[in-house]
Amino acid sequence: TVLADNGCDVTVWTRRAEQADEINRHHTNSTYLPNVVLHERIRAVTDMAEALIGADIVVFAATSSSVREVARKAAGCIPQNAYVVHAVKGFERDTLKRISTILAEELARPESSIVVLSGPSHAEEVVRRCPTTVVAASMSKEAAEAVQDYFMNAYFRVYTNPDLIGVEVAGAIKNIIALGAGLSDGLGYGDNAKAALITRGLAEIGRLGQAMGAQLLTFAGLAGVGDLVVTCTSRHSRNWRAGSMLAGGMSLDEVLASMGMAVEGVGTTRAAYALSRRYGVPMPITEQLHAVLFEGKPPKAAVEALMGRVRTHESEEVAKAWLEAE
Ligand SMILES: NC(=O)C1=CN([C@@H]2O[C@H](COP(=O)(O)OP(=O)(O)OC[C@H]3O[C@@H](n4cnc5c(N)ncnc54)[C@H](O)[C@@H]3O)[C@@H](O)[C@H]2O)C=CC1
Ligand SMILES: O=C(CO)COP(=O)(O)O
Repeated sequence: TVLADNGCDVTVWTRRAEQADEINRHHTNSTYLPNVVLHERIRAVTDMAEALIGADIVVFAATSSSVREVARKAAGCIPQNAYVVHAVKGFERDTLKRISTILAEELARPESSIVVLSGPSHAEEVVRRCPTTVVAASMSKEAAEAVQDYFMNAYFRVYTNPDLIGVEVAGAIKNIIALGAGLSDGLGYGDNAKAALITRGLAEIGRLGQAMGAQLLTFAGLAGVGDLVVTCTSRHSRNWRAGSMLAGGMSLDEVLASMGMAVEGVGTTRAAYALSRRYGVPMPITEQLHAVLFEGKPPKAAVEALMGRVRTHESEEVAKAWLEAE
């Protein structure tokens, strides 16, 4: 919608012929965006080569579990000079790779040329042209600014950031915290608990991100705080909704079946749990979510475990002088 509003002819690739048909005939995508009429410049195809002919910019918006497969299909069809962008929030389950790394591998392009578009941006609101701000992050200033120019308009404001790793890590891990926020709300724990999850969630996202090579300040930006706030508080958030259903006593399988859409936080909890071990970074909220989702721990017991952790400083960085004096 944003690109079409900006004058681009947009071709959407989908696996399903009936979905392409609906988009082309009726300009709707009713399963995913009910009651929305899409721009006439948006058309859909099921043939990847057709989708990519003459493309100036290619946006991957598949799920983290399918993006490698989709990129493999697209490899060889993307024009040499096209910008490659992605809006995927997660890691690859088995390899724990970031999405840019997957795209670089499959498309045989340097990771430094890839751009991630991330931030608080629920599709339901963007498509209604509600004011939205995001960040375009890339190691390449030229690519980040080109993508900024493609997407910027009166309702969609894009900032650039060279910290690709930070923006990808932030976008992925906020979904774990959103699941936790949904659980907390579902248990009736109120606003103090949710603010605590958002803030301490940010602390553990920052710790892991720094260990992976990100800059701490990125997490204070749109991809960090911005997306945490929206995903932990919005009625559109699927991760929040999944968490609240779990608190209501549904099993994980029942929740996922009833959502019918990606709940990235579930797979990302597994990945982040493994990454926290790989990098030796404490991630207590992720650890408790892992126990609730995959080890059968009751959500209330997870909250008790978080509240009962040994006393500690708010930030080792800020408490450096005390720590050095010890
Ligand atoms: N929905 C939103 O507001 C936002 C979503 N994102 C991210 O975008 C990514 C995609 O999420 P959504 O579109 O919301 O999920 P979704 O569940 O609404 O849609 C995913 C689509 O991918 C298709 N798909 C699944 N496996 C596939 C495969 N192997 N090959 C081809 N197509 C396949 C599904 O059929 C479905 O149409 C996620 O990483 C999500 O975190 C990022 C920003 C906002
Ligand atoms: O990332 C998102 C908004 O920025 C979408 O979050 P959900 O997947 O929780 O709906």
